[in-house]
Amino acid sequence: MGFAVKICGITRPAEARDALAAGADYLGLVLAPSRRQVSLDQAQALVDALPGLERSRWVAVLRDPDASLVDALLGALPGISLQVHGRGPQGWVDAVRAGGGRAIYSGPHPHPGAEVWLIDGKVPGSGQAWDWRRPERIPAGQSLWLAGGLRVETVAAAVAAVRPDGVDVSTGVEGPAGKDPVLMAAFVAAARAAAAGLAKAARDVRELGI
Ligand SMILES: O=C(O)c1ccccc1NCC(=O)[C@H](O)[C@H](O)COP(=O)(O)O
Repeated sequence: MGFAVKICGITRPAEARDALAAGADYLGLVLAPSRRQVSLDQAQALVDALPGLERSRWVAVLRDPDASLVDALLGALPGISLQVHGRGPQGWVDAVRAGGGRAIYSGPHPHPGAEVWLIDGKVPGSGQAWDWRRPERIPAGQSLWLAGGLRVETVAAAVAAVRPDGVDVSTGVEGPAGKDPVLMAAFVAAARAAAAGLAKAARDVRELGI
């Protein structure tokens, strides 16, 4: 896949449909404690409301989950992707990948075997920007996604600074009534334009042999 955009904190089917119409690749369901928290039953109802959507494009967001939660989720929603903050139970990466989902890990260091390393601010989902920087070492085969206080106005600069393979946003695309369709569309367009600009610049440099 090319540059990935995840919109996190989906709580209603209309938000999910608007996020997809805006061009998002992944939709996050926060099962961790949060003002956007959904229960496993609510997550299942949201997934069921969009039957045509490939299951791995849904991302269940967990913090320090135990094995019983991971088992329950993968049992109820086989093929879903998991995003783990903190510590996951032993074998969670293999369990997700065996079902066809993506294993996304968020922490200060990458997680062995995960497909995506998500670098985020200190308080996930808070909308607080941080000093966006590219890590010195990214494990071979892992994609780097960036999150933390991204907004329509700042995502291009953040992408230029970090050169990630994807971005993840929640607060920056919310209005008073939840996820805002106009903000989501503008965010996805700005993120993709920034990523395409970087890719073109890299191609130009290669062609010029610099
Ligand atoms: O979104 C939450 O409320 C949340 C709570 C607990 C753990 C993770 C959470 N979100 C993870 C995400 O993927 C968010 O999109 C990411 O932290 C960016 O959030 P924001 O800074 O609000 O754009």
